[in-house]
Amino acid sequence: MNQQIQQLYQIAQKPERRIVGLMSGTSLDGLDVALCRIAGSGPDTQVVIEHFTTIPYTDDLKARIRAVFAKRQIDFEHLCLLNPYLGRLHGQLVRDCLRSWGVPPTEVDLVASHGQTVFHAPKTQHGHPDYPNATLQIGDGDHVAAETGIITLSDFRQKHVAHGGEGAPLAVYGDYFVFSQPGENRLLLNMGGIANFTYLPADADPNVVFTTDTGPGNTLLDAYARQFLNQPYDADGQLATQGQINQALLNALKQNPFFAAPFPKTTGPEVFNKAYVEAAQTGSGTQDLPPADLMATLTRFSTETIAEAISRVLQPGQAYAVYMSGGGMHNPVLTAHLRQLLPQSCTFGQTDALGIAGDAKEAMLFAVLANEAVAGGHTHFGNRTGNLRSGIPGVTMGKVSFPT
Ligand SMILES: Nc1ncnc2c1ncn2[C@@H]1O[C@H](COP(=O)(O)OP(=O)(O)OP(=O)(O)O)[C@@H](O)[C@H]1O
Ligand SMILES: CC(=O)N[C@H]1[C@@H]2OC[C@@H](O2)[C@@H](O)[C@@H]1O[C@H](C)C(=O)O
Repeated sequence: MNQQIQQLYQIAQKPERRIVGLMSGTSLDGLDVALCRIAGSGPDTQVVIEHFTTIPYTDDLKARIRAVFAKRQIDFEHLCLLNPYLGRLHGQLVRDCLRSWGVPPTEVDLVASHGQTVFHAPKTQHGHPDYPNATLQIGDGDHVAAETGIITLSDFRQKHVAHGGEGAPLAVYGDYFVFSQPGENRLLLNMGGIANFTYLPADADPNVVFTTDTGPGNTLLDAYARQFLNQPYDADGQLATQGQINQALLNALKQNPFFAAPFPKTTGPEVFNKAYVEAAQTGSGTQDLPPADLMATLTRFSTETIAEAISRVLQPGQAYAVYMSGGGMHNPVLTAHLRQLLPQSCTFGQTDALGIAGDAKEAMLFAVLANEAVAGGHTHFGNRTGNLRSGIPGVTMGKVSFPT
């Protein structure tokens, strides 16, 4: 037997595994690195985050990714070069992190690497009847494995697509195993570039739990912060606070069939980008809005669409605990709108209160998915969870890359 298969077999049998989860999201702010200790699998999964950091991307790296990011026309050679480049870079960054944490790579069982989404195209969005749902992540896992010397799982989304899903959101799997709490209706709200939430009902019914994207989180705010402030984001919503919400523009922004579509659904910056905002401005005659008003309106747009999506699952007479994660939870204007828009039956906190730092939650998710792929197999709980084709006993997400 190949020794590396033997090694993987042994890792699968361990009572607990040390897994580095990597996430590079739609905000392109940096690489999230979470060293997780994971015991058990499926509903018995127990996670402790031993170390977490976000390694900021340099302006040069952001520009290299933006050259192909969410664009319909790109330089294909550049995409080809970026695939191994990012894989190698992510591997080097993992090595640097482990060194700074004093953890030898030999003491880490697996790396779980999301890679960088460069294009997301669910059928509802691309509209080509003869093509399936599609999504593309780069930063090839073989390069991560070769750089780190650690068995790496990557490219988690393709199996979901292969079984009829949109390849996202995958958060449902991790959230259900890690955060379900019988007796409490929980809403796990992640506000990254794109916002999504997982509904975890108090009876933990696997047929009811699901995750869905709601639309933009920070992606539009960041795009205009770069333009108006020459900053990566509108820190603490300072510009938004100075502006007035423009109702005509807000109404125009909300005119997209995505918002009325049934759950679960996914989207990305391929749809919600500056061209989308400009079209809404033209349609509503608000092209000359001052920057602060535009930022205030876009912030409200994100929060209204999040709150309206969440409201669809709220039942009268029930209490709900909303646990926030992702960079948007640090924006006080976003969180103030949410508190105002959602009913009093909702209480608000961060996943930090559940033992998982909100900034680390998505990186942890991929560590949990890798754990499940190697040692579990419980990633099936009802057909609602991701529009997977019915009758599938479970899907194992992630491809294995051996270091040599
Ligand atoms: N203090 C702050 N004030 C305002 N916004 C903030 C603050 N801190 C973080 N953010 C926002 O959070 C973003 C980063 O969020 P995060 O890392 O969760 O996104 P991501 O993982 O890249 O996105 P996605 O989940 O869509 O893939 C920043 O780009 C910024 O918009
Ligand atoms: C295609 C893709 O990369 N989607 C991301 C993105 O970022 C947030 C939202 O859009 C979510 O659908 C997804 O990531 C999380 C981790 C998920 O799959 O649950």
